[in-house]
Amino acid sequence: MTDASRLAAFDAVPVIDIASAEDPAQRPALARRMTRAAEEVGFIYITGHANSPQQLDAVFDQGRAFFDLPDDEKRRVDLRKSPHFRGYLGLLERGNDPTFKGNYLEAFHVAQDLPPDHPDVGARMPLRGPNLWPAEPVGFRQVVYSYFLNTYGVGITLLELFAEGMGLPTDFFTRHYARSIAQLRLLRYPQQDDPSVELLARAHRDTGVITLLYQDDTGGLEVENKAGEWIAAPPMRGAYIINIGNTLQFWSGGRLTSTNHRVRNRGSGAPRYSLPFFMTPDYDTAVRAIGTEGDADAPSFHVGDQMLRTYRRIWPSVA
Ligand SMILES: O=C(O)CCC(=O)C(=O)O
Ligand SMILES: [Fe+2]
Repeated sequence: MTDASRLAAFDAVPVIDIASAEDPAQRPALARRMTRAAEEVGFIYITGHANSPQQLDAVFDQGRAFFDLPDDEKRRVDLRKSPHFRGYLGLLERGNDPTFKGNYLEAFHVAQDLPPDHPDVGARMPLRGPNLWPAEPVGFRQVVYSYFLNTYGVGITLLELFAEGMGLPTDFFTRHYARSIAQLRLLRYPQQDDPSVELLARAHRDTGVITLLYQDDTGGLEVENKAGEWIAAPPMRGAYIINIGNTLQFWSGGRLTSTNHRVRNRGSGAPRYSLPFFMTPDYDTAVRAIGTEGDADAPSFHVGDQMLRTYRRIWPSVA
């Protein structure tokens, strides 16, 4: 972790309407606001994007219908059948790290869906390949994949705005998204009525560049400010809540902040559904802190190697 010195003692997550990204006269001010929020809070509610609340709700409906299927149906698209970590992950299932305890949730993973004759598949590029789609529920593939593509589009806009807001070329980050390994996870946390279970997701910072989250109306997401206080980030219908991950904090030279967050168990009497989308760049991206590009001795890391290592550590995979 680099020093997250711009983090502020905020008392709420800011809300920013990005519709003015389309207006050249208003775009610079929007980019500066976005960047400032990413520095001081690291979390932002995003409104004014192209997805309607109905489209977003439809993804939850499909997710609910899928997770409600009998286990043997879900196992037809088991993560262990995909060399690219696509498909269904059951409760507490985990990878090759014996110290990792697993997470008490079910997940379904989607990434860019490449046909078998795509050159990246032929070249056996890691993490590039086809999704696993269940035959049921009807409409799942279409609804979930449109959500994947739309959210990816919003992610591109956000990365352009952050670049512009930092005085960098618009495509400073997005030039590394020609064959992105971005990933959508549909999550279901089972209903937890035991009040001694305080957290559904333990405190963590995200590994990646940016995460675009859509959460159902259960609530419980909390974000840690500079003073160590946990600030609620309640659901806002139709709005994404996005956050900066460790990779972008490093890439931005520590300027943008990867903020600690967790999900509290609110004992809502229902399972919790959420849709984190991880806006990961190309497998072969070598990330260096801004301003150190010409310095061969400056620290850098390989995005794909890091992701593959992490995935193998936490998720089961083919053999
Ligand atoms: O489920 C949520 O709302 C948060 C999930 C999260 O923080 C993550 O997947 O990184
Ligand atoms: Fe997270």
